[in-house]
Parts: sequence; structure tokens; C-alpha cells
Amino acid sequence: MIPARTIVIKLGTSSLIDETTHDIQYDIVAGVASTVAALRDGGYRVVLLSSGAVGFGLLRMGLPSRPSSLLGKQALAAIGQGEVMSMWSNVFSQRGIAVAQVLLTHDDIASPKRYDHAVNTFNELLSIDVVPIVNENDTLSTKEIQIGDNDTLGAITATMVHASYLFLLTDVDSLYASNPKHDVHASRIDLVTSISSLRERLDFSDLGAGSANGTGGMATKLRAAEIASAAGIFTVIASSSRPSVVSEILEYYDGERMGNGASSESSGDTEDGRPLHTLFFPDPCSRKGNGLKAVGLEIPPLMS
Ligand SMILES: N[C@@H](CCC(=O)OP(=O)(O)O)C(=O)O
Repeated sequence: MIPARTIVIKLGTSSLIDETTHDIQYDIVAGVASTVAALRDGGYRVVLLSSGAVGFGLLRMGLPSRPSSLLGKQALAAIGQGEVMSMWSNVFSQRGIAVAQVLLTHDDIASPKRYDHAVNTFNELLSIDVVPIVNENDTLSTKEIQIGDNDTLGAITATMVHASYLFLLTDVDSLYASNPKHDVHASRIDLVTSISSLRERLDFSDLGAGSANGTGGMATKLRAAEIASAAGIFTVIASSSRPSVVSEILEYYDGERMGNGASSESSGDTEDGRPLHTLFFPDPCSRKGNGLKAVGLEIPPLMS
């Protein structure tokens, strides 16, 4: 029997709420839930990183845009987080899957004791087949101490649960050498073996901007890939518009586990049957657990 593998899937606000119409993207939400169900059938343990607390708070209060004050955002996150969880709880319970809310702050990661408690809770939830749904505890996260973006929190979570893969699902299908929204000739980057040499080549003043609803963008995704890579985890950037792309990518790399054979069976987006995505290889010097310190966060190493 193949041992269980853990994967972390991160979904940003721009994937949950349409930026123009402000509608909740229920097709994406349902697609994520059925993909998670399929992955679990394939023997994967799944952790979901869901943004959306501030965005759902805005919707609930009928406000048009994010407030500029931290306090305003904290209050909206407190309003919206329950709505986010209620949505996930409903959509997963239709598939007989229980979910759990895990809210983390920087302090929980910086304190060895609290870090261990969080790791133990993750392990317990996964061992009883529950899908942990993670977000930053925005109400308690002030400017000085916040993790700040959920791409980074996704990488930290992936490290905590010893994930094999971190999937960052977003509104573009992969990393591009320039911003595809501004440059129609932007070239796709399929594989990244060295993030530091990529940093030397890419212009983040154009690639870094996130959407109006979210806080991230490619800069935070690269930072997340760096953290995950240093901890021996593969990071994937792919489009949230077709959440089943996660299963297709795992079939492509991990076909035996998904029970469908290799990639030739998959529909694929490219001529060679490869679903569109960018894959970041783990740092060859990586050791599980050392990824967080590698990028300067004061975080204790994992006990394995
Ligand atoms: N914790 C915040 C989201 C922070 C964040 O990184 O958002 P995003 O750029 O949409 O992934 C929230 O739930 O609204």
C-alpha cells in the first residue's frame, strides 16, 4: 500500500469572489470540493488554505471596496470568516466530508510551544479524515506581527503538515516572464529549478501586483515557493478556474497513486498532455522542516 501523502491547496480571494460582479464563484467552490473528494479517494490527505474573510465581510456589509484602515479590515475579517467557513462546510458536507477551521497568527508559528500545538492539531484532524481549512487570524494580526498574505501562510502550513505538494490556485494558469494581463507575448515558465536565478531574471514591479480583492500576486507566490522548496516541498501555480487541474497535475506526476496511469490519459492543455501549471522543484539541499528559517522567519524546526 502506498503511504498517504499530504497536499495543501491555497485559494485566494480573487478565485472566490468575482472582481467585477462581486459574485461568489460557486462553480469554483464546488469544483474545489469535488477535487478534494477525488484526491482523498486517491489516498491524499488534503489541507485547504482559504482566503476570503475580508472579501466575504465586504459582501455581507454591502461595502464596495476594502477599507484602508487595519482596524476596518480586522472587523470585516471577523464578519466574513464565519461566512467563508459556512460556505465550505455546506459544500463539503454534501460530499460527506467534515471540515475544521484553523486560524493561525505569526505568534503561533514563532512560539515553539504553540507551533507544536498547531502541528498536533493538524495531525489529529488529518488522522480522523477531516479537511482543515486554514486562514490567518486577521482579528489578532496587527500590522507589525501579521503573516500578511496567504501564499506565505500556505507555505508555512505545508511545512507544518509535511506536505508533498503546495498548490497555489490563482487567476492565471502559471507563472509568466512578464505580466500576461499587460503583455500578450508573455512567455510561460513551466519548470523552476532555481528560484534565486529566477529572481534575477524577472521584473517584480510588474509581476508583483495582486488583484483588487486579494493581497498577493506573483511576488508572494514566489516567496511561498521559496519557503516550501527549502522544506523539500513541490510548489505548483495553476488556475483556479478549473480546480480539477490539481488532480490532472497529480496524475501527470503521480499517476500510480491516482489510479489512472500516467499523463497520456489526462486531457491535458498542451500537445504533450501536460496540464498548464508552473512547477517549482524543491531545493536539492532541503530538509523537511528547515524551510521557514531559510527565508528569515524565526520559526522553530519541525519535530518529525
Ligand atoms: N486573510 C485574508 C486574506 C489574505 C490574503 O492573502 O488574501 P489573498 O491575496 O486573496 O490570498 C482574508 O481572508 O481576507
